[in-house]
Amino acid sequence: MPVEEFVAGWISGALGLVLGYPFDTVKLLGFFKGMSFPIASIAVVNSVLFGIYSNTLLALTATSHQERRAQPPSYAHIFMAGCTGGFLQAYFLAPFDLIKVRLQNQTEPRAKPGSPPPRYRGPVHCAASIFQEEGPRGLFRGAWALTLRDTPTMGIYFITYECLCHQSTPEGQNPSSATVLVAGGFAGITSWVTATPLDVIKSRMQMAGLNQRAHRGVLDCIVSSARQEGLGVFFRGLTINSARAFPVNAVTFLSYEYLLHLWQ
Ligand SMILES: CN(C)C(=N)NCCC[C@H](N)C(=O)O
Repeated sequence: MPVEEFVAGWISGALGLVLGYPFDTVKLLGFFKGMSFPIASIAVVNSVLFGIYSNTLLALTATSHQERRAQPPSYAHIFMAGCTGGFLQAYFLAPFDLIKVRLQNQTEPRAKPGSPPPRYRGPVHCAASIFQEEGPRGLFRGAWALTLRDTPTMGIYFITYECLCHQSTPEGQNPSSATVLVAGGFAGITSWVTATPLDVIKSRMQMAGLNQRAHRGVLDCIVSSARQEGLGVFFRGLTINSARAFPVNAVTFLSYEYLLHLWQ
């Protein structure tokens, strides 16, 4: 199994993350006080995504990353490889994402004067507390909703990227850096636009262990959220997700392509 894609995915994920830092700081306040935890987590997840995507394409089409410009894979294969990468990365992402959501949701009470101290002191304390209070399976709370969110949207992510690159690049040539930046940026936006409704549901399921508002499952959470708050609830965070997605994914794809080009 070629490993360059995993390494390039790790580095490009870390670079994208650094660029997305101001947006994540707005969204998460305390979470990104230190960069080591997000780099160790999100970059690993990106490495799984890109590594599995590329190796699945290799298995489906018998072409390596370099050969794919001359022999482009079909969109069905790209979609299947993207979905496979999304499905597997969701399980790596689940515990890190849970910690992020729990920390994010405790920032509001902290802002009010006289409010009790935050429940979690940081990512490690948060992970240990969830493990103690909710058991090892508690760390995977919301993983199913995360899988539903990421499996199809990662297919959309890679299809958008490859389609835009293909359309703006002469046959058999490598896309220019400008094309990679724009295609990567739009891939990020389309994936986040389609992911946002399930992102909302996923976050609610992840909070369920804490606020005693148990949901019977993903469907129950979708129905009760829509009933209580209307359909608009599924688009919460859409603007900030999209604004963050363009620069983060433009840089992620540019650095990923650059590194693979360098190592080939
Ligand atoms: C849930 N969705 C839509 C995605 N994860 N999309 C792929 C983008 C990944 C990138 N690290 C980012 O955070 O934007």
